[in-house]
Amino acid sequence: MSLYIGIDSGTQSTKGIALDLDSGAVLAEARAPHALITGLPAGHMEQHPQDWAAALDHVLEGMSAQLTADQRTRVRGIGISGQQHGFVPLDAGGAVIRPAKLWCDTSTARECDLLTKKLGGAKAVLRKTGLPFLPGYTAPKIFWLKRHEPRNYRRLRHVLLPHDYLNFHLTGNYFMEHGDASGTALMDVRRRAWSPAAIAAIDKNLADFLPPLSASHEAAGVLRPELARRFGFSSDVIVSAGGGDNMMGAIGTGNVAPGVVTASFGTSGTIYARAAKPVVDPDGEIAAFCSSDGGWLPLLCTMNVTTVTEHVRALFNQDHAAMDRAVAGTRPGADGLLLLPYLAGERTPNVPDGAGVLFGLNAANFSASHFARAAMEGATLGMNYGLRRLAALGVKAREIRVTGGGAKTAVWRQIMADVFGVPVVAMKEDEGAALGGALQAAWCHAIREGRIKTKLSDLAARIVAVDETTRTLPDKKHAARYRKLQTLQDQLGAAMRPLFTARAVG
Ligand SMILES: Nc1ncnc2c1ncn2[C@@H]1O[C@H](COP(=O)(O)OP(=O)(O)O)[C@@H](O)[C@H]1O
Ligand SMILES: O=C(CO)[C@@H](O)[C@H](O)COP(=O)(O)O
Repeated sequence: MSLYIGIDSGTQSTKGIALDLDSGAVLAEARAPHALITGLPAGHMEQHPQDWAAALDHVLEGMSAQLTADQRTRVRGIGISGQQHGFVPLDAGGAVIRPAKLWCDTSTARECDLLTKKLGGAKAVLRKTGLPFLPGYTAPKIFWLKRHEPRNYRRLRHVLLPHDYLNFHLTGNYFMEHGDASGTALMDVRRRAWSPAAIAAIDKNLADFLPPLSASHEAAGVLRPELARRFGFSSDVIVSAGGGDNMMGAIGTGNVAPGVVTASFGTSGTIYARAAKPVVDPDGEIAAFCSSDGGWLPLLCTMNVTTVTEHVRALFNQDHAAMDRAVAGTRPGADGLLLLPYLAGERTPNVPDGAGVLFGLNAANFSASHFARAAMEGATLGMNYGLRRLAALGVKAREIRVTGGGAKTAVWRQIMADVFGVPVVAMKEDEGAALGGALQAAWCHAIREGRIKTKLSDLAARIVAVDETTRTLPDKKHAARYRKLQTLQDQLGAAMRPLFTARAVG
C-alpha cells in the first residue's frame, strides 16, 4: 500500500486528502479556513502566506490523526495545489516581506498599462509571452511593489507563488514548475522559459530572484525531517512539483488528454481543457497557461462565482439547502432579474474597475429567491462568455466536468447545463485539485524510483471517475431562454463600461 497526500490551498480554505493509490480509496480528509486581510482599500486583496502554511500544517496534522501508524509510514509523497498568481515576496533569509497580493487583486491596472507599453503594445506582448498583462497576474504585482513600496522591493530576493511558498515551507527549497509559473506573465509560454523581455520591463535584476523552471514530474524536494517527525511520516516523503489549482484540478478531473473540458465553480470560475500545443488567443481573453503535466491549459477565468452566491446567502441568512430550495422554486430567468456579477471587478472580460449591477428589478422579482437565482445565473452566464471564446479557438465541449464548491448543488448544475448547452457531470471526488495533487505526487514518486515509463494519464484513468448520478442534461426551452439572457448580459456589461470608469475616476 502506498499513500499520496494531495493538498489544495484555495482562496478561502485549504483542503487535503490522503489517497491509497492501490485501491483508489480516500483514507483521510481535512480542511482549514484562511481569511482575506480586511480593511484594505478597494481593489486590494491580500492574505498572509504564513496563514496558508499554518492551515497546511493543521490539515496535515488532521489527516495524520485519521491514519493508523502503519498507514502514516506508507505516505510516499505530497502534491500541493494553490490559488494561482499570488505574489509571495521573500527576503534573503526566506522571510515574508509583506502580505501576498492575490489573483483577485485589481489594484495594478496602471502597472499593466505601463508594462504593455514597455513591451511595445498589446500585440507585441502576446508575441513575446503569449499572455497579456492583466491585473490578476503576478508580473504587475511585482512592478507595483517596486513603484509603491520601494523599501520592501529593495529587500526582495525570492519571488514565489502561493503553492511554491507551501513547497518551500515543506522542503526549504525555492522551486517553480511550468504550470503555475505560466500565470506570472513573466514566461514565454510557447517556449516554457522565462521571458527576458517581460523580466527586463520590471527590473533586469529580477531574473536573479526567480527560481529556475522545472518540469512538472520533478520533485520540489523531500519533506523536512522535523515535519516528517511531527506528522509521523517516514523520512523520505517527497514533495512533488505541485501546480496552480486549475492545473491540478485538470489532473484531478481527468483532464489530461484532449477532449475533456472542466469547469470549476470556486471563489473564481474557470473553464479549461488540456492541449498538446500552446493555444494563444489573439484577443488575449483565454489565458495560454501551461499545464502541470507537461502540456498546455487554455483557460478562462472569471473572478465572481461563489463569492457572489455566498453574499446573497449571507444576506438572507440561509444555509445551502435553503438557498437551493429557494432557487428551485423560481423560474429560469428569475422573472426578469439579471445580475452582472462584477463584485470584485472582472478579469474576463477585462474590467478591473467593474462593479455588480442588478438589472430588471420589479415588484414580482424583488425576493430572496429571485436574488439567489439571479446570483447563480449571473455567475454562470459570466463563465459562458469564456466558453464561447474557447469554442472560437477550437476547444469545443461535448460535456463539461464540474468541480469546486458550487458544483455540489443540483439546482445550480441544472443552470450550468442549460447555460452551457451541454451535459454537465460532477466528479466522485469533489476535491478535484487535491486529488490532482495526490496523483501528481504518485507520478513524480514513480519516476524518481526509476519507473520512468509511468504516465500520469494512466494513473488518472485508473483513479479519477465521474459521478454518473450527477449527470445533468440541458433543457431545450431553458437553454433558449438563457441564450437571450446571455445577449442581454453581454449588452449590459458593454453599456456599463464607461460608467464603471466614470465611477472609478469620481
Ligand atoms: N453546496 C454548495 N452550494 C454552493 N456553494 C457552495 C456549496 N458548498 C460550498 N460552497 C461554496 O464554495 C466555495 C468553496 O469552493 P472551493 O472550490 O473550495 O473554493 P476555493 O478553492 O476558491 O477556496 C465557498 O464559497 C463555499 O461556500
Ligand atoms: O486566477 C485564477 C485563475 O487564473 C483563479 O482560478 C485562482 O487560481 C483562484 O482559484 P480558486 O481559489 O477560485 O480555486
